[in-house]
Amino acid sequence: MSEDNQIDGRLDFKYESSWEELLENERFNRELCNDILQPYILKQRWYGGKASALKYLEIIDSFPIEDQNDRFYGVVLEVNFQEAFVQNYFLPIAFITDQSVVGDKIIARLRLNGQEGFLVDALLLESFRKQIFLKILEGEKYRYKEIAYRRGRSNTIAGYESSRLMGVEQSNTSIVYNETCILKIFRRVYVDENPDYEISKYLTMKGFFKNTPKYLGSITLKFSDKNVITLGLMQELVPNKGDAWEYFTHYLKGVFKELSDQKPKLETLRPVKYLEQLAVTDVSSAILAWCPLGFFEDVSNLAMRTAQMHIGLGQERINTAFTPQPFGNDYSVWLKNRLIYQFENRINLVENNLHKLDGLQLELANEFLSNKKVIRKQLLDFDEDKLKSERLRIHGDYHLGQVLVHERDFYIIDFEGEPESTIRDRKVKQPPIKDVAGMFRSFNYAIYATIFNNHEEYDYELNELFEIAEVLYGNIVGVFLRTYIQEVQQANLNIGYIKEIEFLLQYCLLEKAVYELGYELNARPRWAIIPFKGISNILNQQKYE
Ligand SMILES: Nc1ncnc2c1ncn2[C@@H]1O[C@H](COP(=O)(O)OP(=O)(O)O)[C@@H](O)[C@H]1O
Ligand SMILES: O=P(O)(O)O[C@H]1O[C@H](CO)[C@@H](O[C@H]2O[C@H](CO)[C@@H](O)[C@H](O)[C@H]2O)[C@H](O)[C@H]1O
Repeated sequence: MSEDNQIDGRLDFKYESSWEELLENERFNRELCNDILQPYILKQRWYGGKASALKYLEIIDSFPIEDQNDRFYGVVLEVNFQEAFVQNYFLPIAFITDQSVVGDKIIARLRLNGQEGFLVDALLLESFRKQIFLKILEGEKYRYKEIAYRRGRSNTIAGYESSRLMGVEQSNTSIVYNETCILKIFRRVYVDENPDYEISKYLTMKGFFKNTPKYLGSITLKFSDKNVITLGLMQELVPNKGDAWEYFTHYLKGVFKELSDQKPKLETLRPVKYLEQLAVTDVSSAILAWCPLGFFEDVSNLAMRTAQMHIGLGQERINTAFTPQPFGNDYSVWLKNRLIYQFENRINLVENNLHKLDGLQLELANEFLSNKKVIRKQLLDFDEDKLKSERLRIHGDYHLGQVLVHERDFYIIDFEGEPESTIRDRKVKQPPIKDVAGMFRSFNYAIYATIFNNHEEYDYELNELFEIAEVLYGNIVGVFLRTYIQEVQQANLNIGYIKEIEFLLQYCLLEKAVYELGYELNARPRWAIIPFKGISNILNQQKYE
């Protein structure tokens, strides 16, 4: 980048082109990648490559998004990393002359044929948001275009009233329209249909699952003859009081406070047999004394919604993207390769971070390393010959943060799958029990996060709190399992007999906790103690089964 491009410390670029012909200007394309967008994307919340070293950036597609008033461009970027992998991102861009609309959120200053202005993210502009919204409403007209706007059959919206960026903590960027619906613009994009779009549309149109926001429309880019990229997903807005993580952790804080005030003797809290199924009414009065029945009713209700989601996903007989499938050798090979690779990566991460750990975290990390043979063996012991149930499309990254709470009911969102997996891996049919294990791990997280964050306030030693945690967790698991199993079996969804369910659960719990270890050590190391403790408990429980 030359010194000439720097004005007032800001990026300033001059081109002898108008905005309408700017994308044909070779120098602009080159500088857009090398000088303008490289520093810009590194600072964006949606940029997922922060832990890796960016090598170079390319534009792999760009196209006008226009109506009679305005022309914007959609740009698909390919980020190439030193570590030899790539990621794609979508960025709609606009040229404006009045900076007051966006404040300091500019990408660069541009001078086009002498006209001064600013390059900005088009999502900041109401004119852009309105244009794409109206195009979705007019869906049919754009069905076969390079950018296809589709209107879902359940979409009854009459017209545009308002729009705003949702402004929540998220990996993509969502727009709220008319305060009644949401358009999620995917930032990290994949050359394939996004599973969030596929599953949301399927559950609304064919799965008849009511506890997820209705699919209302989408935006898709035709990338090549055979490939598309999902750019946007429109869904109804679910009024909510926050997600189930906030709901249950808030609840648990009160539960532990009550427990500590009552200070019952630990001997009165009978542990539940590992994976024993419980009716809400089976929860002992010794526990209900400090954890209200309503808590377990909510757990049971969430189990029912989870079962209904799986019933909706598992009833397909024609569309092969959704038809359930038996387990087979190909699946086992795929699974073991993926999990062993992931596990070796976790060992490496833990070994490299050992010097940063202390106290209980270090103790548990060493225990994890000393258990590596046991864990490896368990991951490799997956034997498809023993499995008679079916695998199906599942949520894939199911945890309390993916569930919205509204009027004591639960609405499941975000079917994009595990962020670490490739887009094709995320579409592989898996045992629905994997989602159940994801939710169990999440309850385990909620309990241990409550303990680690507040233990000084509770009148118990840490070890005693861990004992209580396991009793509470055992009851949650028991109540969830019973409702879930009853519900799916009534609908004839084949999840196998009890031994098979237990085998898959143990397998998936370990798989998920190992996955979480990597997520935490990379994203928020302080939290790694929770999966470390989780893995330790999973292995210990199995010993005493
Ligand atoms: N349909 C919806 N109705 C209401 N709020 C929603 C809806 N979808 C998402 N949200 C809110 O947006 C947040 C992020 O949504 P999510 O789908 O997880 O986005 P991302 O994939 O970008 O992380 C959610 O935690 C929730 O607060
Ligand atoms: O960003 P996503 O929602 O797709 O999921 C990732 O981030 C999650 C954390 O926000 C992470 O979830 C882990 O922490 C949760 C508590 O914050 C807990 O409820 C989950 O059980 C635990 O897995 C998730 O694993 C990761 O994919």
